[in-house]
Amino acid sequence: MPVEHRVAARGRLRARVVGVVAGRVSVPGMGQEGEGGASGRGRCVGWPALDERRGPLQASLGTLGQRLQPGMADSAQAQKLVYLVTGGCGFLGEHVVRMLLQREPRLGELRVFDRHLGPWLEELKTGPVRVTAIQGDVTEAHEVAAAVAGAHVVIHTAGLVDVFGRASPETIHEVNVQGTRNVIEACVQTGTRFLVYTSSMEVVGPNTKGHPFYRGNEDTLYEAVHRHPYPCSKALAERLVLEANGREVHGGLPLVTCALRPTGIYGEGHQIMRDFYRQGLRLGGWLFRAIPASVEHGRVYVGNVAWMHVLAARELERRAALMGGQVYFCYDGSPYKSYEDFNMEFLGPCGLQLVGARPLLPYWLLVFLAALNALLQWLLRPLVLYAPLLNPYTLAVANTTFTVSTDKAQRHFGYEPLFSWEDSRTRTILWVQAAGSFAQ
Ligand SMILES: NC(=O)c1ccc[n+]([C@@H]2O[C@H](COP(=O)([O-])OP(=O)(O)OC[C@H]3O[C@@H](n4cnc5c(N)ncnc54)[C@H](O)[C@@H]3O)[C@@H](O)[C@H]2O)c1
Ligand SMILES: CC(C)CCC[C@@H](C)[C@H]1CC[C@H]2[C@@H]3[C@H](O)C=C4C[C@@H](O)CC[C@]4(C)[C@H]3CC[C@]12C
Repeated sequence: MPVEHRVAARGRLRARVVGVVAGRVSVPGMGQEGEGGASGRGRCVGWPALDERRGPLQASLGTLGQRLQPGMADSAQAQKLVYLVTGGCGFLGEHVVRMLLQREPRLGELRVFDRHLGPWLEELKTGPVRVTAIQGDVTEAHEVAAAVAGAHVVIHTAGLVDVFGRASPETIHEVNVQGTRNVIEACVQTGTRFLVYTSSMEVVGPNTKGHPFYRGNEDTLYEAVHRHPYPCSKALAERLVLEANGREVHGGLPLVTCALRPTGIYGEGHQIMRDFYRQGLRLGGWLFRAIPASVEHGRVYVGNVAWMHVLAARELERRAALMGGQVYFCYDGSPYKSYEDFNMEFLGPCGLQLVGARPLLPYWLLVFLAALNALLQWLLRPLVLYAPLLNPYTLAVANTTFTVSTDKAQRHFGYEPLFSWEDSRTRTILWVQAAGSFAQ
């Protein structure tokens, strides 16, 4: 039951303000310092240039790693801020929302904007922070502008994450690129000065040539060539965000933007992990190795990604000159492993086994099956949506080493992972077990 219905944003409001609920605030953490960096821009093959197109976490975040740091009492007294999280009901978005409520002392109001609002928002009604749920679409400029109006900080995490061919390339572009453009223009029009964008490692790679990116950082040279609509859209959107840094917003002050690039995110709410678990259960507890164990795939815990967003958003004002227009890979202490071996860190304790020290099928056969899946998807599209996990793109991503090793976010805004690998692993295992039992 939505709590208190009211219109929260000014202007031509068509986004539905579904309810206002209040959440809990607890304590923060922080660090410091500076320098410049590169942004790693890619080329999208087969996509128009930018200018041509206009167009179940509960209290789990609460106790671990909380540190009271110098200056916190002061900042808690300071001006209360309005934050907007787009995509706030998604896998990452929910963690960002909960993290803000728990660890951002200057939070006065939290607006959660999403196409599909989660019922869990209701639980947030008991604390002192007003939480405003706004049902809206980032592709609708007026809905975005209405939600942004009066916000101090926007964390733009809404996106269409589709590497399986469920959505059309046009839709992916519309949501990820035009949606981001709408967010930027809304900031400019309404005078919102701070924008944190959730980008992706895929803005850099893996590229279509299968070149390894081994322990790379934000300055590592890499041939970023994108063909798939999803990485293309993320690269274009990231460019828009970085280029918008310094634009004058309503009121005359400059917009300050930065982009965070998570690798593959895992943790509570990760649907692909849940799918692998269910598939393993269906196969009697077995999963079969498809990718060589030597291919490393970068992964990062969702709680740490959320924490990095909160810190970046908090520090953008004070460190505008340093952080504005910058990109940061999202990293933590998760081990470097192959995609499948990493998943087994969670699925193993849930009773699954990965069969084979080496891939059971030759690589050429996987390539063939992936191509067959792509063909079937195309043939069946008029009749039914066929979107299996294996396709030429997901095979290429899973089969290409892509790992990051960097401390840029630590140097620029004091980021340290909030959750250790052990915590991240335990939390994820508990979630997979719970998600698995719901599936029975
Ligand atoms: N999952 C990953 O491994 C990963 C890795 C790197 C980057 N990212 C990025 O992180 C962000 C969040 O990804 P996620 O994994 O949480 O995905 P998700 O699908 O769980 O969340 C995305 C959210 O955006 C919302 N959304 C989609 N289209 C919208 C629209 N038109 N208007 C308003 N809201 C809309 C969805 O309803 C959803 O709640 C995305 O921008 C994605 O590109 C994800
Ligand atoms: C070959 C099969 C046996 C295994 C297929 C696994 C495949 C579905 C996985 C492998 C790597 C995964 C991607 C990777 O973790 C990073 C990202 C970036 C993010 O922005 C969106 C999700 C995505 C593309 C993951 C999707 C699922 C992938 C391809």
